[in-house]
Amino acid sequence: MLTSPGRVRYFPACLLVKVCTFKSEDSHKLTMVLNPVISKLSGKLVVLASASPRRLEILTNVGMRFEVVPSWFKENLDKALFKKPYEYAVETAKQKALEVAKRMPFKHLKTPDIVIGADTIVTVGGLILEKPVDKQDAYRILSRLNGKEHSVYTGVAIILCHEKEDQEIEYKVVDFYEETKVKFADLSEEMLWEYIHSGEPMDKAGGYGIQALGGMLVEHVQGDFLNVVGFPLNHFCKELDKIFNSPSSDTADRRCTLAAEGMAGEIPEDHSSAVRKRNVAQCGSRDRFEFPHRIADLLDGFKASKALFTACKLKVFDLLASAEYLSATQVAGNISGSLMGTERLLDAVVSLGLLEKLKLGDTIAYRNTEQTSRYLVSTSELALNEYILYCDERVWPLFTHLEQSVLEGVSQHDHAFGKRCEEPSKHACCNHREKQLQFMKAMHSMAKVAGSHVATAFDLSSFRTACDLGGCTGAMAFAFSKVHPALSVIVFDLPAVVEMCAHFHPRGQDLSRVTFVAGDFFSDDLPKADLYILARILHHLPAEKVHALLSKLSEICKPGCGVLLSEIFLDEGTRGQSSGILQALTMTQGVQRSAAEYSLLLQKYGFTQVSIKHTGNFLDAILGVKP
Ligand SMILES: C[S@@+](CC[C@H](N)C(=O)[O-])C[C@H]1O[C@@H](n2cnc3c(N)ncnc32)[C@H](O)[C@@H]1O
Repeated sequence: MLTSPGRVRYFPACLLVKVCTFKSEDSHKLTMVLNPVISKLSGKLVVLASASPRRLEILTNVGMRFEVVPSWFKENLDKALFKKPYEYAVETAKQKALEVAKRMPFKHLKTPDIVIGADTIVTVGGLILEKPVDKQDAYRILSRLNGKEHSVYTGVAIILCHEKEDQEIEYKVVDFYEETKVKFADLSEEMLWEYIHSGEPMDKAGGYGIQALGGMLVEHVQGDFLNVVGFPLNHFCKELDKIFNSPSSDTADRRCTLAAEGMAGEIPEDHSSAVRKRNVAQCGSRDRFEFPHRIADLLDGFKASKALFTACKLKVFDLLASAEYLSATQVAGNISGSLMGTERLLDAVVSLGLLEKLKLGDTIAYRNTEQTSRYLVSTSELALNEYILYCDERVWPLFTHLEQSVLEGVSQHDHAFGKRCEEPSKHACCNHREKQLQFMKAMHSMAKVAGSHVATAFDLSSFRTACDLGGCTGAMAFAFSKVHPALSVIVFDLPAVVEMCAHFHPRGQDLSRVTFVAGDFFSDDLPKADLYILARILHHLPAEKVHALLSKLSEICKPGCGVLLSEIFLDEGTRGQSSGILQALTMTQGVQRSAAEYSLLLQKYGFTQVSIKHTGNFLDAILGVKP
């Protein structure tokens, strides 16, 4: 039975909202909230109790703001206890979310308003298929699906956390499931094995990912496609609507059941009661004020950043990547640290969700989470370590002089680094090789993480040649050339930068379609191209330089040519913090802009066909094409 077959009726625009083409008079409507239900969550502490990048992307794409706190609940419920497979998925989702909801008040020192848990399973002939444990297992699972129709169920639990008068926290659960039927094509053994060797099946229920290579295996889908990807967005929005838009004032009660007692992850009484007390600030017996979670978080924000920086600098994550798990004593020995200090750092990083803490007999051990292995181990393809070290050494000192910066309105670089140091962004122009290399490594690590999202933001099939102005190490250019096989990319940067680029060339990728040209984009002729890319360039330039560069591009671009800007877009109409605004605090020239402002800028220079993409990654993208 399909719960609601073949529909995207409720919020038809929600998947389209982030990429839109518009004329200038429409620009003010650009970020109008098209999803009134998601907007009900603004101002609430919403937590996704899942580390799945696919769920994260689905929810980020519709503009939802939330924290990710992966659940520690072990997915090992006895399937035999459930009459229907979806009951198992719903219960797993519920336990995952409840574990996080109950852990946060004493581990993260804050109580979420809403915790969302989800669990996706694949069933065929009543049998639940798990994630494959190895390639043979993947073959066994995929062979079962081959040529047949199967069901994908995602169980979702929405936990509403409510503080009662007596300071106890009440957990109410709204749960539901969605079923989608998927028919696999008849696949040859060769194709199955080719897919298995791609590595994609390994972390996915049913051994395939429909949103990527696995999409090639699928003949048709009946029901919600996103449910197969991992999250039934449409059904979720309907449930939110019932919770928040019901005419009844106590709508949650109508819909919810109280969470069962005695679930996994019990809270030690002493911790929880202390925190609960903290969670209610009282003024007289009748007036209660909500505890200022946001402010409390911000008070701890710098401690959390510094704990991350320190763990990175001491190579804690690299060390943990070299073993399955390590005790604090082993870590301390390897980093030449004190046991007490190391233990405290490890526990702090656990509380930030970047490490897992295990009890193995009498030993307490630590290991990297999946996300940490991907982003914080320096040998990983997507390692952010260089950017983190850069933040620690070059950005943190600037922020310690923020007050002076605000009062004086001038660069605090001399105060932060001493008179001889240059601004980090000018390293490329000076001979300070070491600092320049550090800056390039930082840019490189972030561009590698954002690159594929920016490169796939738009249909670029009409362009044959691109020129990445200020393309630095070529990270972005290589990402573009990887996903657009017909595109050749020229990286144009200052001579001192181009000289050091070979160090960053990717291994195992065709290098022939990316070339490097040294020059100054203000004073030199620019290489001819159909598309000019400017990633993280314009926000840092004063108005007259933005004008000079865009005028130059406008002059050399013929109809059909384009300019693609990749920047952090300021959020419009929301009150959440924006990394663009925070970055601007230490900028002494230039200005951060919203997507609508970048759009107007492109249109002013003749690139009037504008498309915008909020990528959900570090950098967003906007494409302007000359008609
Ligand atoms: C903030 S970095 C951005 C790097 C890259 N686009 C990215 O997003 O990863 C700015 C880049 O612009 C380059 N740049 C600055 N002024 C330049 C100029 N006048 N001509 C060419 N490149 C320049 C710098 O060398 C540096 O590589």
